[in-house]
Amino acid sequence: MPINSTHPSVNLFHTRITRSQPRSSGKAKTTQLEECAIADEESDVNQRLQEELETPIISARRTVLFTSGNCLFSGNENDLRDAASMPTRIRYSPTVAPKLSSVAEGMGATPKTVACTGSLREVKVAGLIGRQLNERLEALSDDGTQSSRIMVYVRLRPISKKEKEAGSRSCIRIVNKRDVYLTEFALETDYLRLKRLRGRHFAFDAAFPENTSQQEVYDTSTAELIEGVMQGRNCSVFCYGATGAGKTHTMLGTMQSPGVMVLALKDLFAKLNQHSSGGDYIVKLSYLEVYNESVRDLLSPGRPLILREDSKQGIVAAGLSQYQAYSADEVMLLLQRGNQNRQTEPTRINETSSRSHAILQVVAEYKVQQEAGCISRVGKLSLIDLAGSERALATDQRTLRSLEGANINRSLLALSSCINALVEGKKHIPFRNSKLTQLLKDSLGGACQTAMIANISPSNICFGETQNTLHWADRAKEIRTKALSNEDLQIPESQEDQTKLLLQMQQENQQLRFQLASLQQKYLAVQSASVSSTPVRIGSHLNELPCSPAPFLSPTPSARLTAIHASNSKRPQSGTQGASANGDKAADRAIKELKRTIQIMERETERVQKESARREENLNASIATLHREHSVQLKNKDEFIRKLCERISAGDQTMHKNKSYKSPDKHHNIRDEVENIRNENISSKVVATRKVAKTSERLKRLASPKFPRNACLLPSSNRALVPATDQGTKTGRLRRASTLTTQPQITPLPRFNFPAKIEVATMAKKRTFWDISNTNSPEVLGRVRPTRSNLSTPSMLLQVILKLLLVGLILFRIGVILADMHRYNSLIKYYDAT
Ligand SMILES: Nc1ncnc2c1ncn2[C@@H]1O[C@H](COP(=O)(O)OP(=O)(O)OP(=O)(O)O)[C@@H](O)[C@H]1O
Repeated sequence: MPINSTHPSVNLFHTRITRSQPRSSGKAKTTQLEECAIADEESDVNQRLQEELETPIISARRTVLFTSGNCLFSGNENDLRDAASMPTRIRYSPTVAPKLSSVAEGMGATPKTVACTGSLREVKVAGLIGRQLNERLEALSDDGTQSSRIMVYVRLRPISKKEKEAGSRSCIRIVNKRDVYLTEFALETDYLRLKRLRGRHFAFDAAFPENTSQQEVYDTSTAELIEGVMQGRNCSVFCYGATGAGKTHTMLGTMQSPGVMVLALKDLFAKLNQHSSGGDYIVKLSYLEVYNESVRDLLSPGRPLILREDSKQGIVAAGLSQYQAYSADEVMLLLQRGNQNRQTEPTRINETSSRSHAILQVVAEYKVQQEAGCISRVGKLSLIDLAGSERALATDQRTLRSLEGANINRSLLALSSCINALVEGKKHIPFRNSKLTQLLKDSLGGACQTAMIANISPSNICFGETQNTLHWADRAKEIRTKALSNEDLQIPESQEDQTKLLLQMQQENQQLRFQLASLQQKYLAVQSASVSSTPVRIGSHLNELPCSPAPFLSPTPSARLTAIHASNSKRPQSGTQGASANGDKAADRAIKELKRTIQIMERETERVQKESARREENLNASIATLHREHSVQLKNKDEFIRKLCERISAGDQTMHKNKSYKSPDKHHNIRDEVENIRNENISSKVVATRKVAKTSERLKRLASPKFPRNACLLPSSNRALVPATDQGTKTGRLRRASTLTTQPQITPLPRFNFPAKIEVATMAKKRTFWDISNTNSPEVLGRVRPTRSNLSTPSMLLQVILKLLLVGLILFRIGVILADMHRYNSLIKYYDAT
């Protein structure tokens, strides 16, 4: 069928092309599409197509254009019917080429051109292929394994009596059992609101209008999953939505119209009876709830349960009771019993609101007779009725209710975060954020086939909640899971199949070896990084490790398998089966061994990383301590220098012993050192003062016969000769004159001018070498008025001796200061060095 330009999907595509093409092109848009498809070989057309695809395109009505995925175009069932006659162009990666071709051919759409380009992300299909093809294309993940996305359904409940009475209107319209239109209403007088009314369209796998029966809901959403359980898969169905939206009604229903849980178990029992060999099956049931972040057993209530992660079963609630059931009626009774224990409370929106998330787990173990023999399978079905999300204002303000509401919202928020992370393909999915997400880990991110039923209310009062539910349901559509079968590995009978299996296992081994090699590389890199810090320990670990180079270089499992295979082929035909079986077992063992080795290596790598992190922390701490100590030392040093400068500038008379400076011990406290030096300075000051006193005494004794006892000379520049009183000390007293005179003159000291005691103390303090030397200066002496006391002038020789002594003293003082300076310099150097 040629592309119909009136078809909504084509119109949508037209719109897109019209925007990107110049208006003057004038061609019909359908023709352009066909041209693109037909002229696919030409690189420029490919380029154009690609450009068209890179931009996000809206989805509307029954047509979805994928841009982030693998498909150029996706149509509805009508398009699918017409797909066989459509020209098809497919570009895909070499790894998926055969699968893709068979999918397309199986649908009757023969790809005309096939071009291999890069990875699966670049797979693009031009032309009307149909939704199913696209879905199957999407189901092929990058590594070529089968993955399935979560199937998302929406169920609308009828408007309640209460809502009708409140005058609420329906804001939901469901079209074609797929499309959901959400419209916001506003009062005619609310002009501002009227201007920005929100309305949105969503498309789901199926949408159930208010009059849909329970059976129809079950058939569309869950029946397929029961088939999955019969194939030995893990499957789950969960209901999501705001409070009072109809989740419990959908999951549990009433006696008259039972819900999904009951219908699914009826169906499961029917299928088990039909397919299991000789009715050999066991169905175990457990029913739990998550209330206020604690897990409780609903079938035998007691203490809260603890969640544990099991390598085989995933997350399990330790101590959860399991009941064996043999018929659907028994299940009904168990469910009733469990629901009586479930937490329900009336809220403003719902009279019988469930205040907890309830999870019914059904494990079916059975045997099926197949051509190859009897196969045992284990399928698991989880049926989850979530508590409703609600706004804080919508709940009662009582404490317990608000706490429940907060916990429900918190766990649902954690669920939303997980959905977001899964959709965005993040490596870390925050399943551990709540008990609910821990329990749903398998259903959302594991090897599980999952269906989600989003329940919504039609009432415009609940517009916000409905919009939220639809938004999250829309997001959940993008989550992909990998449904794997739990069945045991069966050994095929024909030799051809055995060889195939052997080859497949060899391939797996090869992959494992690559993984192992890369892990070992990583480990060695970590080792070499930390070897500098702890060479001894790491070296010893290297020898301890099971993944050390020696075992790694030993014959690989794959080689062993090849050897097994070779020996098998050499044996007579009759023994091939047994030998092949042995080979498979050996291969199994080898794989297990390798996996174990990888686990040990991973653990070791983790340990080394942790250790290096710890060391780094310690190093940082010691650096910080050193830094602190260093700053204290600097502070002390600065203080010391400051004091030193003060002392030098003050020009104190200090005499020091000329002893050599002893470098302080390295571990000596710096403060003590400074204190010592200060004390030493003080003591040397005292000693120097005494020495000065003695010297001056000696000088005076030398000069005493000719030197007047009651007069003294002040320096010519600023001192006047003042006579000292006889009272007081035996030595002559010197006093600074308060007034300066140009001509030095001898002024008789006014007797009893000051009290003698004060005079003595003051004079002792103010007496200096300078005073003494000037007293004896010939220049001064020459100019003084001759008195009785100074009539006898000292001889020239004495004067020279005195001068020399004076000069010697000055030099000695300079030398002491220089020695001090030298000593302080060496001290500073020492501080710098430490
Ligand atoms: N499809 C339906 N047909 C008829 N009645 C329905 C339907 N869905 C829900 N109801 C009714 O709406 C009311 C609320 O439904 P239900 O208790 O299932 O909501 P809920 O989503 O489980 O709420 P909560 O989260 O508070 O437990 C019930 O009285 C129920 O009978």
